[in-house]
Amino acid sequence: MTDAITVRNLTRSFRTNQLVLANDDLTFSVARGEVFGVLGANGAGKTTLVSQLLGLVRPTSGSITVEGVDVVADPDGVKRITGFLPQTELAMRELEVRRALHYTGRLRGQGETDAQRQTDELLDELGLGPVSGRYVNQLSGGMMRLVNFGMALMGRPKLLVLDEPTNELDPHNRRLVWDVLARRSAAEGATVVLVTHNVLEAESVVDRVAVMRQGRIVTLGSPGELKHRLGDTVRMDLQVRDGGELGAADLALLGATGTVVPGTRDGRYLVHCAPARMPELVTVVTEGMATMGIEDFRLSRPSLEDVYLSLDDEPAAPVVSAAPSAAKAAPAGVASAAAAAPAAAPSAATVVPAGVAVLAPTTPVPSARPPLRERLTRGLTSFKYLWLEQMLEVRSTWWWSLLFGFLMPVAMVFGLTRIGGGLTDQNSLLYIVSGAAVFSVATEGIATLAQRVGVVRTSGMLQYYVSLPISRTAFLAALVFSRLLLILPGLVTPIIAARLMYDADFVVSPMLLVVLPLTCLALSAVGLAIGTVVESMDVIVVITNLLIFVLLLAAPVLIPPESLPLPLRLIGYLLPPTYAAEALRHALSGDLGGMFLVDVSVLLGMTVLGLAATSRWIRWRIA
Ligand SMILES: Nc1ncnc2c1ncn2[C@@H]1O[C@H](COP(=O)(O)OP(=O)(O)OP(=O)(O)O)[C@@H](O)[C@H]1O
Repeated sequence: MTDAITVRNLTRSFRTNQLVLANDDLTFSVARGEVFGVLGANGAGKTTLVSQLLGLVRPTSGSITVEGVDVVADPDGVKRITGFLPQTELAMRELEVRRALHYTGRLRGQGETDAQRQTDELLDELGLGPVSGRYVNQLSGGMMRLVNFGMALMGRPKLLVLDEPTNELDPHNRRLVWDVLARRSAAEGATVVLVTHNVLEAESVVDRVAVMRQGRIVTLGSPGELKHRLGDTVRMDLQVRDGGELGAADLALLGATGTVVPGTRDGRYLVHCAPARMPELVTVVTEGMATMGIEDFRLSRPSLEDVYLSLDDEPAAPVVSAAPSAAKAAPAGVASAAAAAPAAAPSAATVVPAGVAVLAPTTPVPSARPPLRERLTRGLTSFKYLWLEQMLEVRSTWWWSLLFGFLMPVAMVFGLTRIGGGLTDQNSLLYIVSGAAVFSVATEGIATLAQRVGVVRTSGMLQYYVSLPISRTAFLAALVFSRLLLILPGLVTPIIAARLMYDADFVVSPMLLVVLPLTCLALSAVGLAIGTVVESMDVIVVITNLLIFVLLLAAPVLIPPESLPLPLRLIGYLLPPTYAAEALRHALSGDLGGMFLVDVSVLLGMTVLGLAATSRWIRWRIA
């Protein structure tokens, strides 16, 4: 089988306030090693199409097979063979360039030696050697895009899905990207799906192109075939002197020889005419213009852009197509004519333009799930590299977090014992110690985690993580456990501070080893839930800060619960920190009775419910 991608009757609708048909009955195939362009205006359905190819969005109906993997049945299977460059921000921005490439390779399942080797190769191939030690987010926009392109190549994926890969790149680096893609498709047989708005550029690199409109593919074929559809015409680009506008008389003169379209910039016009009328057109332009002088003009054959613009006048009729019969052997950019199969018989119910072949039936092959052992190893590797990424991302704020983690609890122990009478005894100190600890855990566990999840989700980074072959559990665990290190100072400092300042001798129960992780996890579950379900970052910040405020006021942490009015006590008892504080108090004083068990059970229940619900809420794929 030479088809890398087979799409049949693919439909995806979204129901918001009205039903939007983002992809409408798409059927086409892409050959292995082919560079396949997807063009179309904003909202045409390109992103929805590639999201479905990547298993990120579930089709409403239809089937997709990528390299034998049935994407609808096994969306994770396709992630193991795909490299994705989204339009949105990528993760790993706060790592060094070398690390960003290396970690991506490891997350894609490469072994250590292979990941190191390919990182070195790519640094060399993309000319990134001089910046290999710099943070990705400190590079220029174009260099960052080049690094992101390199990340998509890590793991030598069989399928590359690239959304506007040359955005922000200078001409030299654009050429570099196209050359690298040509090598990958020709030498390694990688299939490339390229989404772009740059029609002229696409013309020089793609083997075939699909033009989308209103969710449908309105035309599909090699650039040569599509241009042939415009007929045997000549194109003239005109530049009017001083960017002026042509008068009605001049437009009529030009219009008599062909069709005139205003260009995208002031003073530019485009004329299409039959070759026989070309001399007449040249005479009009050089001698006959009535009002304005012509600064410059250029004659050429029609481009893919002309095809694209001409489609605006046509109804959005669907196209059914198969891949060219054989994968191409030459690099992209020189192979477009060779790669295109001649037209075959159109399918019965649809309009099929010239140069488009009909779908050859293929059967989706359901892919096998990797064995448990391999999945476990992958899970642990993913966890390790995601955790490292998270830890390294807090490098810039690391010292502030540590300082805050130490100072806040010390201030509470030192200051609060002096507020009001009767708080200096050992019992009150115990409340304060646990309160300070719970406060630290709540700050990192709820506020920072919720905000971190919110940033990952709203910036589009989540889409990138989801496109990697990593498990949801490894991703969530890395997020949660990366906060633990930052929580530790806040847990340990109050106990040390109380001992040093007041010579308080705590009986630290071994059950603390159960209570502390549970407290952290229960609060993390709250943080994850807030970050996942609340849409706006501003609202996340307000909610988390309010929650911490309420915790301090309402939870019977700093004040014995019996001294609080009943409503506040009730609110307090709805919050995990309340149970955490009670359990901590019991554990610190060695009083491990029935109440301790109740507190620990509630914490456990909250943890399990919170993490399970959150892992469902985090949209790994849009259902
Ligand atoms: N999650 C969603 N919910 C509702 N509507 C959506 C969703 N995703 C896409 N759409 C709608 O589907 C249509 C196609 O959107 P899509 O993002 O696929 O277009 P596009 O061709 O990629 O556009 P652009 O070039 O602007 O990125 C649009 O009308 C869009 O509003």
